[in-house]
Amino acid sequence: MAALTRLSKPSFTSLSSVSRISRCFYSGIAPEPSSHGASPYSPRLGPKPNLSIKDPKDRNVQWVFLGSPGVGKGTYASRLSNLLGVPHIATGDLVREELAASGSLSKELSEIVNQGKLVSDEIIISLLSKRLEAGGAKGELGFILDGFPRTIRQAEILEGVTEIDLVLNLKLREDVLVEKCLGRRMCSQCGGNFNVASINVKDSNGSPAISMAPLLPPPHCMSKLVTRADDTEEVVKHRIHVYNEKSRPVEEFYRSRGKLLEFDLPGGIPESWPKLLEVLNLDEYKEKQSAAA
Ligand SMILES: Nc1ncnc2c1ncn2[C@@H]1O[C@H](COP(=O)(O)OP(=O)(O)O)[C@@H](O)[C@H]1O
Repeated sequence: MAALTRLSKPSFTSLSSVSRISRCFYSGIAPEPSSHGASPYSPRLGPKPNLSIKDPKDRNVQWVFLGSPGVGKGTYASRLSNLLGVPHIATGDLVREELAASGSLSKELSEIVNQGKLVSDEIIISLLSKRLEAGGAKGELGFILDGFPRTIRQAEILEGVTEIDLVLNLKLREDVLVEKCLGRRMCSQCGGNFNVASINVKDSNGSPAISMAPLLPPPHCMSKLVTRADDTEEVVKHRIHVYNEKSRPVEEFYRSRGKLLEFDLPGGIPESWPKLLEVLNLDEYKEKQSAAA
């Protein structure tokens, strides 16, 4: 109940959606430790998190992915979500679903998103609350949040309603981020995400050289590829600027709480994924899971 009590602080009571998010977190997404005994899986971070994931029923990770546009949050959050059996919830996807639904919010949202600006905290919290409520109703436990929190206020609200175990901060040099965003493609039929950029940059100004092979779609998706409307060079650069201004402080928010794990991507998926599993102490877990499959 401690977290619910914290909700009565004046700074949180102004947001009516906070009570929705808290109901949702406490009605299934994040069971209160008191009702389940000690939390079965609640990693506390030292230099390297000591994860002890053994069995899907003992898992309830509540993780956050931070990182600039184009860094690969979606790719790695989705892979970890499959591996750990927890939902991957990307607020950017929730915004795009709302846009596609052409409801009352969609005109306002499309103007904001297509200019590379942030949607208001109230709208994002309302979309996230709805998503979490729907997941709670289906019995979902835990989550990997991607693209939330993106402002200090969002981080404070989240902290007021639930415990975050780990915040993974993905990092990549800025010139590569732009190239990667411009190379992003989605199959309009199957929804698969691909990247046609072939990245090969030399070391410069202290940034290491980096190579990333394209992630090409299968032949049947080739003619159905679409590009996100906000992935133009001008808008991508603006989104990176907005990230540096509004979201960079969120890194410090979690660093000061000892929850931030920094991860410099060493290359594309073949190089980065095994390394990521290693720093998360999940490499053995993956091997056991593949052996059991
Ligand atoms: N937590 C958030 N707060 C405010 N706006 C958000 C948030 N998450 C997503 N958005 C909006 O949705 C857009 C797309 O988000 P996302 O897919 O996460 O893009 P990116 O590639 O920039 O990380 C953002 O540019 C922003 O307008």
